Amino acid sequence: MNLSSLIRSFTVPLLPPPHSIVPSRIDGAENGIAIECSNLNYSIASGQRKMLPILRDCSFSVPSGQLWMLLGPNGCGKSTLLKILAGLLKPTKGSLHVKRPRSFVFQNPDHQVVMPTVEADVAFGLGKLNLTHDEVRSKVANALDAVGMSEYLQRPVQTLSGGQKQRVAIAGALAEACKVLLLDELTTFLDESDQFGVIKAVKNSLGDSGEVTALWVTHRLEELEYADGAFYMEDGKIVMQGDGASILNFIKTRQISYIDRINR
Ligand SMILES: Nc1ncnc2c1ncn2[C@@H]1O[C@H](COP(=O)(O)OP(=O)(O)OP(=O)(O)O)[C@@H](O)[C@H]1O
Repeated sequence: MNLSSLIRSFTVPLLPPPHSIVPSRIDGAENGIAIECSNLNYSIASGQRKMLPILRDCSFSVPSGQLWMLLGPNGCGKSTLLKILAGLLKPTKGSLHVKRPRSFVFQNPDHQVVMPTVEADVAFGLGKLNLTHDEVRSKVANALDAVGMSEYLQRPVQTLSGGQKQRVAIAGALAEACKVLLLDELTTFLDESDQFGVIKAVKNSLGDSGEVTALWVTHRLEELEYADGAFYMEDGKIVMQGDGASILNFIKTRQISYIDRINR
């Protein structure tokens, strides 16, 4: 199950409809670009009528069909940026375009994989689509196949590992024809085998169609080799973007202490 389904099913919308979040469209955003932001700012009130800037003039784009990663020290604003892209927070200033539907997957899968079985969880968001039983089964089967979980169809979700639950959450998004996956530190608490299971599932979900795009927040530098591109943030700003190797090199030369901290 993905966050959008949960919000739609159990709560009233937390924010105005997506089209009202962004007053202006970015020209050309549909031309092979899945995510595009221009001078995005986000500040919070910090008492005494002061505003505390969290994001400062973030501008970037992610091409359709690619896996991009977002890295940076604790507290630099990665999750905040992802939540804005998901429509969970409203930017203070700037404009953005994100292809729809989009799904946000949490670090802790227990927050969104909540139905009794894998099949029920992946099918949850399809309930609103007026599909036949066979259509639902087919969409669930295809989504589970994409994340390598076909044989887990009838499994109770509480018997899954953390990484398997992440893959079920991603399958829920894919079943709903999600175009953009926003993935927030999925692998932080996973062991190596679950970590690479989830990365492989995301890469496989992107496939060759160019239809699905993923933005992946991570602290684990070894994951950069799977990225088509990456951004590095500091203090609310995007200070570098490039391919995985150049970002890795940049981090190494920029912040030896950062490497020490996240690899300890
Ligand atoms: N509602 C809030 N009130 C006060 N400060 C906030 C709020 N939300 C975020 N912040 C602050 O904004 C900054 C960015 O937070 P964010 O969670 O986006 O960072 P992050 O890069 O994802 O960090 P981490 O890697 O530790 O998850 C942090 O300093 C955080 O304390």
